[in-house]
Amino acid sequence: MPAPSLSKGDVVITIVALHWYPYCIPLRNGFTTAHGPLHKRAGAIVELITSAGIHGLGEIAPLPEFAGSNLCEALSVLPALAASWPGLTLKQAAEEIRAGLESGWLPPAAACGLDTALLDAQGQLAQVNLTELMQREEQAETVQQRLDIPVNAVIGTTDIEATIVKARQAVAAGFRCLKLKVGCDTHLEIERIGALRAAIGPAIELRLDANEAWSFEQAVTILTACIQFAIQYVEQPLKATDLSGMRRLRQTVPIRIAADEALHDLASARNILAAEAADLLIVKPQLAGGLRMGRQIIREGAALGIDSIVTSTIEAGIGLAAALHLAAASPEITLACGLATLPLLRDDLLTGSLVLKDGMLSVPSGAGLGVQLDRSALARHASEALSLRG
Ligand SMILES: O=C(O)CCC(=O)c1ccccc1C(=O)O
Ligand SMILES: [Mg+2]
Repeated sequence: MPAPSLSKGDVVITIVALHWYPYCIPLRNGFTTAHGPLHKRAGAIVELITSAGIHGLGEIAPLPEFAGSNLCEALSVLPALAASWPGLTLKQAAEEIRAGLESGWLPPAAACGLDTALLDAQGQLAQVNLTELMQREEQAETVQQRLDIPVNAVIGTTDIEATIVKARQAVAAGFRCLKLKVGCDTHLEIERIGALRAAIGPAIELRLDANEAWSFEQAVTILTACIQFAIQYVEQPLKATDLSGMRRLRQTVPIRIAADEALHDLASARNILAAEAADLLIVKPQLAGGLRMGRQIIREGAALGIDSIVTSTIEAGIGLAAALHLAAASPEITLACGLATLPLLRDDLLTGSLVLKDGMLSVPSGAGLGVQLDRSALARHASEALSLRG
């Protein structure tokens, strides 16, 4: 008999079954970054059934065009876990995730979905919100529950006119922070960033995301020209592998540099910190390996004076709610997060969406994730092609 970890009365709660449901959801209008256009998102909802009758949900949504493993790799580990996890306590399963990430056999996106499902089940069992549960796990002395999280609007790579139309819409909708995706035409980008700053005025925060598009020289030229436009920071200006270039860029231009594609697990986060390659870490739970691993990366960064920002991979609502709880459970995070992406998808797979108002995303207050899966929407977007269950 395994040692009791989370019990309801005298009964030890164990895992009874693990299911997963692959989906494919079109984007409303497409979304273009320096990595190219994105028209649809594929992922899977995972469901852990416990002996208490409670179902924990999570989402697996890697983004191979961007960084990390692909969905087939992430799903390929699930049949073995569905066979071996029944009978484990939630704590034992969490330890398996940690060990799987450490040894490398568990892809980060799979770890993210499973970790979320365990936390969701645990939160529902203890009748606490996932934010509070994560803080309790860390035995935080002061539980600082953040009820809503400031988020940035994101504008894809597009022409100057469309950029300004989108920016004005975002400001009118109440966003106080915009993130502009930039590409590789040096002079056009400088003009576009300047036109955007002129259109939105000085009070709105403006951050850039180059998604690895620039050479070192180009980054220096563009960023030097943009000092006058008060750029909050730039995400991943150079290739993900070029940590020494990122360090040199930090020393060359007075604009903060954030690591995004360079961060795809705990080891890569530690490499970035050791190389002094970034002023900020962009933490995507799907790439980091889940919420607990995300917390660890955020804490390790903060210990060295490096702030983090939680962002999405444009996952559906279950995964986005999980990322939102990670931000809410992280008192170290003070800047706007990149979590305003559900409207990009044609469906978020939730009944009742997350509340986004005046540039703030409300943290769901119910037990566990605090959001409800829309099972009929999931069925409508089911992707049999991705199912490995045969
Ligand atoms: O940060 C945001 O506002 C949205 C998330 C985002 O930009 C993004 C979404 C999918 C893949 C990569 C990225 C990115 O930050 O580069
Ligand atoms: Mg980015």
